[in-house]
Amino acid sequence: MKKIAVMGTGYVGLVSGTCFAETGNQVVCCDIDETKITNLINGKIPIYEPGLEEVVKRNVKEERLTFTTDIPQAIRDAEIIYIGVGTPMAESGEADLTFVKNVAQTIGENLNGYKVIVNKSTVPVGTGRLVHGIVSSRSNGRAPFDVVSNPEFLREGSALYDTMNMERAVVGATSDHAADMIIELHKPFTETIVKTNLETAEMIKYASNVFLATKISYINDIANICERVGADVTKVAEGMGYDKRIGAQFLQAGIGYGGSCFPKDSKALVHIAEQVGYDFKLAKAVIETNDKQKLKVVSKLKSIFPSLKGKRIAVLGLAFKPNTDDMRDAPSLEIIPELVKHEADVEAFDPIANRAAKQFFGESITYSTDLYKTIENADACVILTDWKEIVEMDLDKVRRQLKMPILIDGRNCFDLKEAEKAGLIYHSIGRPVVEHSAKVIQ
Ligand SMILES: NC(=O)c1ccc[n+]([C@@H]2O[C@H](COP(=O)([O-])OP(=O)(O)OC[C@H]3O[C@@H](n4cnc5c(N)ncnc54)[C@H](O)[C@@H]3O)[C@@H](O)[C@H]2O)c1
Ligand SMILES: O=c1ccn([C@@H]2O[C@H](COP(=O)(O)OP(=O)(O)O[C@H]3O[C@H](CO)[C@@H](O)[C@H](O)[C@H]3O)[C@@H](O)[C@H]2O)c(=O)[nH]1
Repeated sequence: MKKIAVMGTGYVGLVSGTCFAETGNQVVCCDIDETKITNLINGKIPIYEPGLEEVVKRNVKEERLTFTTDIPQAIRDAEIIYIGVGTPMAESGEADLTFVKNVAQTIGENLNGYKVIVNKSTVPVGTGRLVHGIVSSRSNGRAPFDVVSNPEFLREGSALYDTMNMERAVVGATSDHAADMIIELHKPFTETIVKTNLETAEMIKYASNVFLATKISYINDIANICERVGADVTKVAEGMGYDKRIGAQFLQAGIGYGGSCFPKDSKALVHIAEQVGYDFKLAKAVIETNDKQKLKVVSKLKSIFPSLKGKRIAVLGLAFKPNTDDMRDAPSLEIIPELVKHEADVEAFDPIANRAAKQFFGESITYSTDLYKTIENADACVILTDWKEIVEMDLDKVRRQLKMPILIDGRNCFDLKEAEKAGLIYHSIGRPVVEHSAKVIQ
């Protein structure tokens, strides 16, 4: 059992802290956001993450998990301090390290004995050394400490499962002793440990995320070519995916990647490369493809309707992916303002993210959690997120609800034959258009 303090109660800090408690450690999760901590103390989970609430409550009840804004005290009491604060994108594209530096200062000021300081936030190569320097200067040699880089690979929407069943843990440390402590901590989660130095561990995180983003932009480029040559990208991806060297995952063509990580991390890696005089052209192309891909559903709509003015468009899904209410860099943030700019009348459906989305779209659109009501009487329906409810919707019913039988699917949720059978005009990404014989467009 270790005494652990976790800085930051976002997706990473809260989930990691909870999982460390679940595996028998004594954990205090800390945040500077008083509302978040008050809510957590009162049993309210600030993020939507399947299964998390139950595990948090159990660990609180069994007195392994607590929450506080008293960060100095939490630091003084801990043997291991995890940093899981945000590293948002600055104007220049680089990662903003303000929150990480602030935490490092507070740790230095409160260092009262040997501690292992572990960074879990996604940070540019060299940040571990920077944290070491800040803690050193603020603690004035009061006590020894080590710094470890232990990047996080969880996905939102399955964060708890991903942590409890991680495919690997990466541990880069300034001493073998510290590395061994963190490796021991991860034994309940995985047997696969990559032990390395700080810089390599930091690089593994960016290299992994940008590789996955590259797979997505690659298949989206292939999809765009498929549309021009009459091929079906879903079959192309299937045919590619059986090759173990390629792998079937992350070859789902659509409106591109969003979320709090891929967009910012791909830009950060381009910036890291620039700093050392390397022009990372491949990553730049990945970003460019993704930026263009988001608006494909709008151009498909515009190819059908001479004008979108006054057209009632049902938008299905606002979050950047299913099972989350996270709106950070969601494709909907680009697509909906474009529809509104063209004076379309947008009614949106999302089972979870409406409240979070309202902060961005305000009253410019209407919101619903009733799928078929959203579609009722719409001139067209556009899918932006592959929520289970959407993937499983009854296309015959969709056809009956719509004013015009037009479905633009940005996530390739349906079989072409199924859409044809339902009598829909069905546009998806990188696949032939399913036409409808009757003339319905006015
Ligand atoms: N969200 C993900 O799926 C994911 C996955 C892997 C890695 N990451 C990386 O992990 C980091 C955290 O991401 P997130 O999504 O959890 O962020 P988040 O924005 O959801 O949460 C960060 C939390 O840190 C708190 N905070 C800021 N300064 C603080 C301080 N000085 N002391 C204590 N708390 C402080 C904020 O109030 C906030 O609650 C980022 O670097 C991100 O790139 C995120
Ligand atoms: O074949 C695919 C797979 C994903 N996506 C999109 O890519 C984005 C990201 O999806 P996903 O990776 O599932 O979600 P995140 O929660 O952002 O997780 C990524 O980013 C995290 C933060 O760094 C990492 O920890 C995870 O390993 C990494 O998968 C979403 O918009 C998806 O719709 C596609 O378009 N096609």
